[in-house]
Amino acid sequence: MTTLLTAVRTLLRLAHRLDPRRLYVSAALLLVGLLATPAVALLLRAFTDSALDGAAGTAAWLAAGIAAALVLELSMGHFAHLFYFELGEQQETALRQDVLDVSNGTHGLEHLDSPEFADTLTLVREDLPRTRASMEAVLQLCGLALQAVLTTVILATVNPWLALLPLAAVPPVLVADRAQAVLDRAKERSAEPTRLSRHLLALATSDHSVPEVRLSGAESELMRHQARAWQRSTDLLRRAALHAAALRAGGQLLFALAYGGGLWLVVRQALDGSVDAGDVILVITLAVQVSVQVASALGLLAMLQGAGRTFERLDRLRAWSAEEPAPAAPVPAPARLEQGIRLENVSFRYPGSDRDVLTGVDLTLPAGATVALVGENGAGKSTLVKLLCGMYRPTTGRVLVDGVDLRDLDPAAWAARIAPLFQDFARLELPLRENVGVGRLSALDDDGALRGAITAARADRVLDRVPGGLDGLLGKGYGDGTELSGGQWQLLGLARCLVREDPLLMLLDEPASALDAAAEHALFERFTDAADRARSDSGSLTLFISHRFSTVRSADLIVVLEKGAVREQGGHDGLLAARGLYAELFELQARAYQ
Ligand SMILES: Nc1ncnc2c1ncn2[C@@H]1O[C@H](COP(=O)(O)OP(=O)(O)OP(=O)(O)O)[C@@H](O)[C@H]1O
Repeated sequence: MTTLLTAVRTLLRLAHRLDPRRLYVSAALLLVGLLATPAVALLLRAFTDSALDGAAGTAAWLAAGIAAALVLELSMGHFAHLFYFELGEQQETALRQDVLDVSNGTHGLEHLDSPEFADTLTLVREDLPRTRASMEAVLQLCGLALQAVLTTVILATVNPWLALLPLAAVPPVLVADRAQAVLDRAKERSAEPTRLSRHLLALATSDHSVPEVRLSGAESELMRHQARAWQRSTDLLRRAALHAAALRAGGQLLFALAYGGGLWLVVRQALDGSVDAGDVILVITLAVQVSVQVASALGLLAMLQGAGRTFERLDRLRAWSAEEPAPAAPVPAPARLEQGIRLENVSFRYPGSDRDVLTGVDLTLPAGATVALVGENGAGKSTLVKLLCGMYRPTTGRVLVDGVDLRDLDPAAWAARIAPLFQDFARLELPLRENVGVGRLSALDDDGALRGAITAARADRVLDRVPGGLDGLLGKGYGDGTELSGGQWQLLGLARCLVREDPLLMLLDEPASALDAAAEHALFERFTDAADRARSDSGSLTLFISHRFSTVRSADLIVVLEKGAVREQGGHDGLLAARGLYAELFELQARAYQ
């Protein structure tokens, strides 16, 4: 019942906030239409009595009244539908925005690491379109409740026992509530296998993974795995649907017995002459109406309970993302980096994990320096970068930007001053302009700035290849766009990074992984130009991760991470002379090249 109330409260509040005029007009139209229904029954009784009394004129007027009431019932419902249909669409759009906000609206990523968050998000996304008709359901239910009161009063005038007939609708309603709870539990349990099955299907069909899957011959195994996950999910849902159907049928049987009893009562009264034919017609008409009303109320209640569950899940998602609070009095990002970034005793553990990925990291990254992060796979390099971006907060310790704790900096302002190129860079299947422009939204229509960034990234040849230039579509997924190679996509990622204005932190997380040796050399040259400019403009700090020591050696400061801790740091020559891990890794790679 609380779920139902949540649905009604949320929908009415939302409708009132979005478009109060539409809400009231549709409610008024619906009300007039719904009141016409019992009026038909009353007019029918009067019509029958007049016809049997031989009052032809009165009967004709009453017949016209019945026709008018029927027209009113149908047309008012139709007009009301036009209003609340649009209201439902507005509500769905607002709720979609909420879903976007809870999944991407915060700067942090911690909530996205939770499988429970992912399951809940999947359920909300799937069920959201169904909430579109829920506003209509709220109004219809209110109308039905009003009709039920009127019907009860009218039935009681014929026989007080008949007033119990609408009450017989209570057991089916209660049972339907229980049936819905059974369905909801099954849905929650099936969310994880459903997600797994979709992921496996995507692996077997998406152009990124298909070549590897085909060549390894894993396709059939993958599909078997996918079928098992899907079967698990559908078994859960099918069993719950059967259980719910049995419960609902039981509830409706109770109502059918009460319905039969009511009719038997009035027919007996007619036989002993205590009521007339008009009363029998009235009761039969109302009883039919009550049964139709109960059936539609059950459908509407199920819909509203579904919507209520979706709203409750949305609230849970909101609570998750609110666990990453924005600072109460955010400090603006500095105009210029004066000292640099300092990590003080930073340890970090991913949410839901039982081991630290970074432990006791103490590090000073001076303003204006070029810093290289090196270490074996899994040493914690990318994690450290995510911490610097403010996407995760240290489990213990602090990250200070010019002495200000990153927790206190305005997250959006800090993000705007980071120019990042990640190893899993985005392939945005959008026009080239937007591909680069999302790096600085204010430059979306600034052809000069976009072309400048493309040239700085040495991606001119990509621009020349794309029919339509800046406005040409990239990728084949959503139209006949130009498909790019991995390296070309990455160059556009670099252009996206270089179009940023006044960065304080330039990040390259294995930027050269998709590039050939010449392109890597060119990329670093271009990047260094941009980094030099940013350094003199705003004291920008450049941090890059690379496994290629030919690139690493030029950095002012090299930080060697091992198992989440800083093992060594210093310049190339000093580290070589120290004969530690860096020297070992450097010489190993140099020998491999020789
Ligand atoms: N979202 C996550 N949840 C839990 N553990 C994670 C997550 N992301 C990374 N890890 C773990 O954190 C550790 C460090 O990962 P990270 O990506 O920082 O390493 P890396 O040094 O950048 O590795 P590589 O050179 O392979 O990119 C790894 O053991 C990894 O399994």
